[in-house]
Amino acid sequence: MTHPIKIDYTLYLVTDSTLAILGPDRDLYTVVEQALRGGVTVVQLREKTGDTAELVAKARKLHGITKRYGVPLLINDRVDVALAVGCEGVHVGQDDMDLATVRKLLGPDKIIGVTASTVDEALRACERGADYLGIGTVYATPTKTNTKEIIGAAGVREILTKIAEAGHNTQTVCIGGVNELNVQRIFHQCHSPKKALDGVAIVSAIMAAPDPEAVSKKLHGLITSEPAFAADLGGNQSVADARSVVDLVPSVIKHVHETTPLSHNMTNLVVQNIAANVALAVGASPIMAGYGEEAADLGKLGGALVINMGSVDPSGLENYQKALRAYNQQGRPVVYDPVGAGATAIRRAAVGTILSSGYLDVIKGNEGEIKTVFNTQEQEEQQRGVDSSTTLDATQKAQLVRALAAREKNVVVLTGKTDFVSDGTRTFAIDNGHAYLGMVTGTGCTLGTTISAAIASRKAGGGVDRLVAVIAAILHFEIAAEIAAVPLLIGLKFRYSSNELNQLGALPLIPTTPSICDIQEKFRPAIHEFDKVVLTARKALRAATVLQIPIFVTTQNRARLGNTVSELQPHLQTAGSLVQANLDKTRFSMWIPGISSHPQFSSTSTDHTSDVLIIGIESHICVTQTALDLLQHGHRVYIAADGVSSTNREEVGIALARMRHAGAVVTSSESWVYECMGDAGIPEFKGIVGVVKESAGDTREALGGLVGSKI
Ligand SMILES: Nc1ncnc2c1ncn2[C@@H]1O[C@H](COP(=O)(O)OP(=O)(O)OP(=O)(O)O)[C@@H](O)[C@H]1O
Ligand SMILES: Cc1ncsc1CCO
Repeated sequence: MTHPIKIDYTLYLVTDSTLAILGPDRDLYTVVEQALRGGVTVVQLREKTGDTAELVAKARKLHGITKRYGVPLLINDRVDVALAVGCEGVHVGQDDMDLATVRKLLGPDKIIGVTASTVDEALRACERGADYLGIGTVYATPTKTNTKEIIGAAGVREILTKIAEAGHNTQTVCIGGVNELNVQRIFHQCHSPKKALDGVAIVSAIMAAPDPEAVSKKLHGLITSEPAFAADLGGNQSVADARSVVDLVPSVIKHVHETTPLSHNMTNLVVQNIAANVALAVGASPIMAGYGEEAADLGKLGGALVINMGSVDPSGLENYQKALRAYNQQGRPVVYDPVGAGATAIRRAAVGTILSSGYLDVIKGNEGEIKTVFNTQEQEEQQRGVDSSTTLDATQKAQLVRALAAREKNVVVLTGKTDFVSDGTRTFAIDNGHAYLGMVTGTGCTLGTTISAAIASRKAGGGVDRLVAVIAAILHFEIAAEIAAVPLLIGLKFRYSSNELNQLGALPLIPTTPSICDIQEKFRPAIHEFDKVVLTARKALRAATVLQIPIFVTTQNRARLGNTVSELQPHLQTAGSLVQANLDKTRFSMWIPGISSHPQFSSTSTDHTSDVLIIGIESHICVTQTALDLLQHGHRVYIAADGVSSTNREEVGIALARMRHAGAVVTSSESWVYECMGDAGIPEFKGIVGVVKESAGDTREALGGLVGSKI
């Protein structure tokens, strides 16, 4: 049965005249009247003590007040009192009188509300004709500490969904721990697509308030306005397929650099410094500020907050809560990193505290952390399948992030070799990153900082949605790690050239440039296995031509020692403009003007290091000095062991050992050719295989002649 008059349940006051709540100096009537002036829309008289006559008198007096405001008065539990007073209805608990009897006693026009903390209780109450449900307890309160009944926002949402699915249009309020700090979030997170809450029931936040009128006014305003944090959640580019998401990534990364958003980090002792540097590297402006009171000002600067509880302590937790509220009030995004969430009882409790203190736009953690967050505040039903295994498979991880994101109405990231990210609807797996990331502490934390930069810089209104921003941050971070992983992880490369940005997501292999060092006529008779060096150089030139890799050539004192040998000349001609320099020199090293200033190597014109393969002579003089110069200027050097030699063969092994010690990679020409290709699927593959096949005899000869003894 539905009550004929639609009641406004927006702000439902439940009285409490105990000393602890009402206080010694105030009386119930004054406080209720102040609350009514502030905008309370329903009043329930809840008195647990006192005899019937006393209660009737109280109710009658209160009814006189509520009538003046045109607001219904309901009596908790006591049908007899409601009948005696003639007020608008009752609210009954599950243990109280049976609903059919209550209806019979009150008649069809009175309001009957029922408490429900499970789906079954709610369905039963709806079927039996309740006018509204009081769903809860949402959060623990000093008066309600029975944790069995604490169902969280997720429990409320489930009840709303199930009663809507069963076809009931019974009105609903939620109750338990609602106050001005959490009311908007509770509304937002309790909202089921099938049915919204009609209001919230509030006890101590009004009854114990120094100014009940002001608090009621504020609460009413908060309930009836759009929460700041919910603005622009979706963006207008909600894309669902991976390719389209990846296409948006470069613009997100660029936009961070263009807008330098504030990344406010409340983070652990371990990563303060590197997280600040990572924020700078991705283009954000970091501030490492743990004092919660500062967040009111910092939250106004258009940035995002990272709450990383890696070094949690009691004062830290209070500071996180303050900052979280400040950012929520400003509608600025918050990234939560529940570091070590499951490690201690303190941390598990801290997760609960943070989840119930505010709205978190992104929750990012490793598997254990995300599992713990999911299990916090959740009911037995949802725990099944997560607790049963220690390590989840990919499907379970995807389900976990999706379920948590759906529950919290936010974006959830679960990191690991493969990362899983979801907004509750769209779920993606990201396979980028490098195993080194798992071996260095704080990489998860600095990923959190990177995410904060990306979501902070989202353009209001027309920008990409949060999920895309988060994915962009993950790809930025992880591809940076992939690129940096070869030399040293700490050199994370965050600044991409625009060409690289456009290719993010499908990064090409950067091919190794061959340099041909001084393979000249006059050396022919003197150098150990000279003709083998020539064979390898020829193969390298042909391969570079097919792969369109730039080539650098030098001669040493050409007038005296002759030009580059005639066997190589036709190949240099075929290579044409790929030969970027063919210079004569007196310096032993090839690092001479014209090469050192070439865009391939000059740090002012390109921000990436070059990979260079050296072939030529003499291994212990010009080749060594070239290698050392290139290494010193930050380039990666490869030496073809089947392509370098000296007058005395014993020099070669010594030179290779020295260059390797200095950081060069000693390899073979064939290995280099295949590394340049990377993938047999490239269009050039066929041409290269032709070169390799035709040079098979040369390769064997060069390896036999030059390498046999020296590696
Ligand atoms: N084996 C791996 N291969 C590729 N990427 C990895 C690997 N292990 C971790 N990562 C990446 O490292 C980053 C951090 O993830 P991880 O799961 O190690 O975080 P975490 O345990 O929270 O780190 P921390 O607590 O040290 O900050 C993510 O970007 C993740 O994708
Ligand atoms: C090692 C460590 N201890 C607390 S936080 C942290 C950084 C990685 O999460």
